[in-house]
Amino acid sequence: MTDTINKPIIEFSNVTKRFGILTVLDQFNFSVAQGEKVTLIGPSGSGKSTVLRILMTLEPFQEGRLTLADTSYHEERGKGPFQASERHLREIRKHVGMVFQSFNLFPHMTVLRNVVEAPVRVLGMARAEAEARAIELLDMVGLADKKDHYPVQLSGGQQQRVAIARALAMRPRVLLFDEPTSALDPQLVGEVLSVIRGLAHEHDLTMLLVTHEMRFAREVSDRVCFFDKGRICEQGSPEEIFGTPKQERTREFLSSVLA
Ligand SMILES: Nc1ncnc2c1ncn2[C@@H]1O[C@H](COP(=O)(O)OP(=O)(O)OP(=O)(O)O)[C@@H](O)[C@H]1O
Repeated sequence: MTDTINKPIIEFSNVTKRFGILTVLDQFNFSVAQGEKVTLIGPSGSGKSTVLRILMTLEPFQEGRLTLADTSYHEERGKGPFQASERHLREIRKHVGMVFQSFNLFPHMTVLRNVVEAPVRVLGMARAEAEARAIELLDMVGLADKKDHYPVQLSGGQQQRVAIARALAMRPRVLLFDEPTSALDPQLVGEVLSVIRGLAHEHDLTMLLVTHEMRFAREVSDRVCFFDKGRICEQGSPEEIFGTPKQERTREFLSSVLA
């Protein structure tokens, strides 16, 4: 975890996001410092995943500005919702990795190829170099011996660990996790948590996690943000949020999930 707070690498300024008549984010402001590990917790439907999807440019937004790794993206007034251009998308995908709830591994590729393909195709890395790096990463997540297996031969927890290695293979500055354990049986959560806990010690890596698993919020974050109805109601260190939450809504939420 970080001791020093650096300059922001992610910054939402007055971002508004609507799905038809539903406003999910209304003039949303939020920033994450380089190297910071931040967890978003909060009720279902409050807009947490939408924040991540906007960051990955998987969702356009209608108003405001998003700054990511020194590049600003904003809606052009009068031209409709902001849609990332191909060039923006490539730039963002270079800096930002995402780990999804559903692993999303390529079923027809071995574990090793799943990790190797993006650096070779997107970054133009030599295959031998990408393979050496992939083996190091698979070793880090405890799966080097499964490199020639196919995803279907792995447990959900193992598949998610491969997905983390795959995201890291792109050497991202920012790693986003969207409920990385919610598709897993409870006994498999621990192995994924332990890999993410290890990553939390990587000083330069910025991590933003959306999770319903409070152990993640407690164990890997510098800052926990309680999100409700499209805004951050309360934020602080894990000790503050879990030990002495100030807002009634935060207390209600925590007592419902920790019950
Ligand atoms: N593609 C979409 N079209 C229409 N509405 C959507 C779409 N995606 C999300 N929403 C709505 O936006 C709101 C916020 O959804 P979001 O998935 O961001 O919430 P969340 O806090 O991540 O919830 P959960 O914890 O259940 O994943 C919800 O009301 C959801 O129904």
